[in-house]
Amino acid sequence: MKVGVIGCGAIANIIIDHIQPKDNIEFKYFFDKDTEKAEELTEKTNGILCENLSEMLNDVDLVLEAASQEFLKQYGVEIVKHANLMNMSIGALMDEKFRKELIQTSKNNHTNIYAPSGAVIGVDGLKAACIGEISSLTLTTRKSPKSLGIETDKCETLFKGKASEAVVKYPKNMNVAATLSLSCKRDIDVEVIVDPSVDRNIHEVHAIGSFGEFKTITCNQPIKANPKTSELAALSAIKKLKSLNKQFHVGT
Ligand SMILES: NC(=O)C1=CN([C@@H]2O[C@H](COP(=O)(O)OP(=O)(O)OC[C@H]3O[C@@H](n4cnc5c(N)ncnc54)[C@H](OP(=O)(O)O)[C@@H]3O)[C@@H](O)[C@H]2O)C=CC1
Ligand SMILES: O=C([O-])CC(=O)C(=O)O
Repeated sequence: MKVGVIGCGAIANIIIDHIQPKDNIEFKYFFDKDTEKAEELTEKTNGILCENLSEMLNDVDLVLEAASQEFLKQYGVEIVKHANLMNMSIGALMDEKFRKELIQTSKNNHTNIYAPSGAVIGVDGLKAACIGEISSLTLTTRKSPKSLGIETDKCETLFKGKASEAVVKYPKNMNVAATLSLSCKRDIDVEVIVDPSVDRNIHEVHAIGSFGEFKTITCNQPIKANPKTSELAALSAIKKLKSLNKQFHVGT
C-alpha cells in the first residue's frame, strides 16, 4: 500500500516510527504547510517532498490526513476522488453537509474513508451497543491548561454542550467527541474541564442503553511534541493501517 501523508507533526511521526517493512506500507509522499516538518519525514523515509496535494494524488492508494479539520474540509472531497482516505481530524465530519458530500464522492469513486478510534477507548463496544437503543451517552474530557493551550491555575468547566459545538470550539482537542458521535450517529453531550492538577488527556465515556451500561476512562499520555494530542490517537491509526493489509479482523 502506497501512502501520502498530509500533516507531518506529532501523529505522523509516531506512525512512521512504528511501521516496519513487513507491514507492506510504503510512506512515499509528504506535504505540510510547515515545509521543514515535511522535509524531516521525507528524509527519514527516503520519500518525496510535495509542494501541494495534487503531486501525490494520482500515485497513492491512501492519503493519511494528520493535519487539521480546516485541511480536511478544504481537500477531503478531492482526495476521495482519487484515493482512500484515513482522516485524524474527524471533528470536520460533524458538519453534515461536508460529511454527506465526502461519503457520496467516495461511493461514486469506489474509495473508502477510515477514521481510526483515536484517543478514546470503547468505540468498538459503542458501535455494537448502538444497534440497540441508546438512552444516554456523555463524554467528559479533562485536560491540563497546557494541553488546552490556555493559562490558568483554576480547575473549571470550560464547555458544556453538544459534540458538534465542541469540535468547532476546540478543533485540536475534541476530535474524540466526533468519533463517539459518528460511531453511533448522534450528537453526544460533552463537557470539557481544564484541570491544572492533571498531566494526562482524560476522556470519560458513560453510555446507557438497551445493551446495559458502560463507563470508560482513558488516561492518555500526551505526545511530547504536541501535548494537545495523545499517543493513543497515533497508535490507533497504526493499528487501522496495518489491518487494511490483513485477512483476520478481531473486534467490531
Ligand atoms: N482523532 C483523534 O482522536 C485525534 C485527532 N487529532 C487531530 O489530528 C490532527 C493531527 O494532530 P497532530 O499530529 O497532533 O498535529 P500537529 O500539529 O502535531 O501536526 C499537524 C501538522 O499539519 C500541519 N497542517 C495543519 N493544517 C494544514 C494545512 N491546511 N495544510 C498543510 N499542513 C497543515 C501543521 O502545520 P502548523 O503547525 O503550521 O499548523 C502541522 O505541522 C489534528 O487535526 C488533531 O486535532 C489529534 C488527537 C486525537
Ligand atoms: O488526543 C486527545 O486526547 C484528544 C484530542 O486531542 C482530540 O480529540 O482532538
